Amino acid sequence: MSTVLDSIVAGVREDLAQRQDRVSLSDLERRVSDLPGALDAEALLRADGLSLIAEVKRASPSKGALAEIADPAALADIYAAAGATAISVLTEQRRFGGSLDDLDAVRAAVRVPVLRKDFMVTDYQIWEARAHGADIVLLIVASLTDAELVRMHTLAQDLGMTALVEVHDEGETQRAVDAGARVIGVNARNLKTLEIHPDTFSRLVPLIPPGIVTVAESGIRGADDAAMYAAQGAEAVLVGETLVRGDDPAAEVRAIIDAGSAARLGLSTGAAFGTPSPSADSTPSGAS
Ligand SMILES: O=C(O)c1ccccc1NCC(=O)[C@H](O)[C@H](O)COP(=O)(O)O
Repeated sequence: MSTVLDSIVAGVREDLAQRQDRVSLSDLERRVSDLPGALDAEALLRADGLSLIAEVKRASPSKGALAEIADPAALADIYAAAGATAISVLTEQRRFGGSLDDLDAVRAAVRVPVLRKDFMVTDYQIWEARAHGADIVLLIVASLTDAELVRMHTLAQDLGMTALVEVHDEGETQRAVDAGARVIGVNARNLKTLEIHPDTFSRLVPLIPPGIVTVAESGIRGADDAAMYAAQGAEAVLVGETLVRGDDPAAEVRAIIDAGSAARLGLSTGAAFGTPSPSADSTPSGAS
C-alpha cells in the first residue's frame, strides 16, 4: 500500500527530473568547487547545552498551510540571533511550499549552519544542496536502501557536509548506525501515517552508541517538550511548526534553548521530565 512518504517521494522525483534537465551535475560540481567549505555542523551541535535546529516551514502534509513567511531570510535571521545553532529550510515544493530560492535566501542571511530539508533520493540532490550553500543534508532512512544510504552519506561527508540521518524505529536506527551516521535524528512523526509518537526518542536513544549526536524531531510544542527530550539525552531538537506559528519566534527559540539546556545540565526547571507532555498526542496531526 502506498504511504504518505511514497507519494511525497514520487512528487520529489518528478520535480527533480525537471531540475536535472535544466542544470547538469557538472554545473553543480563547478559551483561547489567555487564555494567556501561547509560549516562543521556536527561539532556545533555538540554543545554543552541543548542545540536548536529552527525550521523555516510554510506548510506540511499533516497540517496544510502553517505560515506565510514572506521573507524566509528575515525569519532565519531572527532564529539565529536568538541562539539557534542551525536553520532548517524545507525545499520540497508541492507539500511544504519550500524552494531552493528559500535555501539561497537563508544561506545569504545567516552565518550558522543551514540544513537542506528535503526528501533526498539521488546523489544529484546532495550536490545541489552544497551548491546552494547547505552545510547539512537530511537522509531519511525509510526512503533509502542501505546502499543508497551509505553512498549518499559518504558523498555528503566528502563534500564537507554533515548528514542528519533520520529514523523512526529500531530497524532504521540500526541501519543508520551501520551506515556510519554521526548525527541521528529521531523523528517522532511516522512519515507513513503522519502520527506523532512522543515516546519514540526515549525508546530508540538506548540503541544509539555514545559519540553520535542525537536530535529529537517533530511535534515539539515548546520549552517543556524540549526539556523532556533533553532530559532523555537529546543533544539537539528540531522544531518547525511551533516556531512559525508563534507570535514571537525569538522568545520561543530562547525559551526552548534555556529549558533544554537547563535539563541537560541536570537543573530542575519544573518540567515533567521523562514523560511525554500532555500537549503531545498520538493522533494523526491532520485530524486535529
Ligand atoms: O511535517 C509533516 O507533516 C511531515 C509529513 C511528512 C513528511 C515529513 C514531514 N515533516 C518534516 C519534518 O521532519 C518536520 O518538518 C520537522 O521535524 C519539524 O516538525 P514540527 O516541529 O512538528 O513542525
